[in-house]
Amino acid sequence: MEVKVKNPWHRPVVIFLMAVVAVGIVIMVSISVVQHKPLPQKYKYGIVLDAGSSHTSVFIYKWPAEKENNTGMVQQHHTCNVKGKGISSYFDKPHGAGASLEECMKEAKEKIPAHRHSETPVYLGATAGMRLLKMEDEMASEKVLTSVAHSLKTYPFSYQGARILSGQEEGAFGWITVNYLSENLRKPAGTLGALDLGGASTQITFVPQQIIESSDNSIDFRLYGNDYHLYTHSFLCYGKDQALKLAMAEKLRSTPDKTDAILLRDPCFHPGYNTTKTLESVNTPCMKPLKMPKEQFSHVGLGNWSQCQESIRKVFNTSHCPYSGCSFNGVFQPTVEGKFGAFSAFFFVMDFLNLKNDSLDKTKQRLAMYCSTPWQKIVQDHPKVKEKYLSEYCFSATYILTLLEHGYNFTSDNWNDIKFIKKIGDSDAGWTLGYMLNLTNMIPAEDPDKPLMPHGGYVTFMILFSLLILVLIIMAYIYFRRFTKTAQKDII
Ligand SMILES: O=P(O)(O)OP(=O)(O)OP(=O)(O)OC[C@H]1O[C@@H](n2cnc3c(O)ncnc32)[C@H](O)[C@@H]1O
Ligand SMILES: [Ca+2]
Repeated sequence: MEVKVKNPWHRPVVIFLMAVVAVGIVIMVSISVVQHKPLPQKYKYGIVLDAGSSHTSVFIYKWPAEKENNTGMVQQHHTCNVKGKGISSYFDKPHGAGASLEECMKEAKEKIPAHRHSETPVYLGATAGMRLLKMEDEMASEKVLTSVAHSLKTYPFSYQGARILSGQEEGAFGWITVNYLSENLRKPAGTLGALDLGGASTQITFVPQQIIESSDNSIDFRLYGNDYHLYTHSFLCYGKDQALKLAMAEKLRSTPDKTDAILLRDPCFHPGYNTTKTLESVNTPCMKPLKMPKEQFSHVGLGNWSQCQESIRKVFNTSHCPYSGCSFNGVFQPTVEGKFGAFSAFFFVMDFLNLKNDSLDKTKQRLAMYCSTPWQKIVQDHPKVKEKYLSEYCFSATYILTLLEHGYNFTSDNWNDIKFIKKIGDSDAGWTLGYMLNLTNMIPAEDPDKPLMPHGGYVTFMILFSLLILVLIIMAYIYFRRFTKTAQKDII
């Protein structure tokens, strides 16, 4: 007798099994779609106060709670400019320094979700204004720091300290910020040098191609598995406000001694500019005290760019250099190398004068024209700009050109390697972000290995896949048992 064994694959149960597989796939796909749909992000926050010589700014940063070790993840969430001058200006009334922060810190409370307050670190870093105050009157600088520390502790955040940064730290953290934001740190491509011009100091930081001959100017980092050997220098007293004082004092010292009226004829100010100023406004711990028979003098503009540059060159001492190469004042500097981001006052000034994109020669020509423009016309053309800023743009831009060309030794060939920048993406260029990244250990020394898929997706995938296989095995087992029984019956 011929035994006819039925083909199991033609039975309805096969259709059922296929349906189960199809449903399994649909579930897997739907879950993975849901998994990857952008969920409302959970952010963590950090606050850094930049207590500069001219003013204080509060920066609030945020980053996705689970991705803090990736470059480019930390963004600026909010900034607030503290009203009034920098904290060092409160040397004679230290309580005022802490009180001045109140408005911006209240704003920070509103901008950060309440449930994150207690874990949000707050750091205050003071720069050149406080360095100068410390040189002049250490007690006063301590009182100011105590006052701001006391004030910051009254907020619901996690207070992490208020201190004066060294010039090296200021330069290095500025470099970390610009390279973190440009996502240069996890790529083999080159890095961006950092040029920062403040009110009281200026910093230059870059990766040189020469050996660094003085240990004071060398900083080493290991970030994301790469070693960086940086050159950095901070020139105290060479920020644009202090440099203006140095340059004015230099001219005042060489004005003929007259007992009746002191007249400072200044090529760095516009023709027609004529204001009475006090000696006190020029004196600074950056130089020997100026002594004059009178406390007041007339500051009169001449509007002559080349004379202005000549006068500014006098504040850079290039007569001695104990190394193979120097910038000025006997400070070692390797040849500038690669592209640079120039921020803070480098940007404010060059942006206002629309001088960010010209060649060096063209920049000089246009600036010479600007400096010779009568003061009255300048005021007429810019009725809304603060008169103090307005009167100083000619000096400031001439100072910037002189510092870059005759101080740091940029030439017309590499002038366009300098990019005048304010922000990278949504975040300001400056030392604050680098400072926070460093103190929160958010830039690991070694490159974290990237997993193939995100953890959540991986777990979902594994569970579903295992379930599907289990269901299939069970179905197959049941089906084959039934089939064997039916086949046996048919034989009987
Ligand atoms: O780094 P330090 O030296 O401590 O100083 P700072 O942090 O206070 O210095 P900023 O970069 O904030 O500002 C640098 C200078 O630029 C000035 N400044 C700010 N905004 C400006 C603008 O729009 N136009 C011209 N100058 C400006 C400011 O008064 C300072 O003299
Ligand atoms: Ca600054």
